[in-house]
Amino acid sequence: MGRKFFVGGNWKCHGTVEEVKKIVTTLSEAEVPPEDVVEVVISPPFVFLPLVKTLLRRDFSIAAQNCWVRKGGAFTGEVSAEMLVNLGIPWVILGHSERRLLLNESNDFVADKVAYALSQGLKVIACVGETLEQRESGATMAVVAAQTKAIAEQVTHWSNIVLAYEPVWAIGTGKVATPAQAQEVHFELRKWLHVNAGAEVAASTRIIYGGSVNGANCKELAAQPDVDGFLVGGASLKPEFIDIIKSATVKTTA
Ligand SMILES: O=C[C@H](O)COP(=O)(O)O
Repeated sequence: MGRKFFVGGNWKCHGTVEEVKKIVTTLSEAEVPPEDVVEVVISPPFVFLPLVKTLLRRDFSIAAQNCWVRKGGAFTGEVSAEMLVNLGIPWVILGHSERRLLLNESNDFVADKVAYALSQGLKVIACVGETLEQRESGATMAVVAAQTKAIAEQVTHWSNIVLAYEPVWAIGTGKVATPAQAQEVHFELRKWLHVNAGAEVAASTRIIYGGSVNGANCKELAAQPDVDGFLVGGASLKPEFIDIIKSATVKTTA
């Protein structure tokens, strides 16, 4: 089964109503490859989800940046998967390194969230990735395999999961992984899926790269055989996000 190129725009904790309207207008006016070539998912902060849902072009989809680990209730400050479904938000980003590191989200907690979100009908962008220290000590694969294993232990169907490899040292630093570094980890992750989740899951699961992707480096990264798209932070708030979406055509012209 072919893996459709996937481009996520993670706005993180940025934006005002005025800025959101401006970005969405820029996106709406852009000429991008058709939906059968690239799947685009925009992820604004919770408070802007209804506004973006109303204004966003219909060929783009929307993700929340997090959700609660189980059914909603007395959990002050949290947003449940059921609420996202109720609002018509199809996707959620889970396990982003900013949450793993700043909010101490463990592998098991992230996996619990992934399983619960899937059970409620959400599609999940599940993030994995190593710190600089872990990379320098040669632990990259052990770290991303452990993060993926925690998810695999709870999940049998992978069709609603996109796996995002985001090396922490490349996030927001301008220090992008080289195409070879990204390809190496994506290849190993696919191999891990093959051994642990089966050939079909390995062949069909999209593994996307995140970490300082921009309009200038996206094409070379997109050309790597196991890079199926991007999760973009900073550049998703800028017009160059359109160029990143367009890099999907690297796959169709290869
Ligand atoms: O979710 C996106 C990643 O954290 C990448 O962020 P960045 O493109 O600003 O490095």
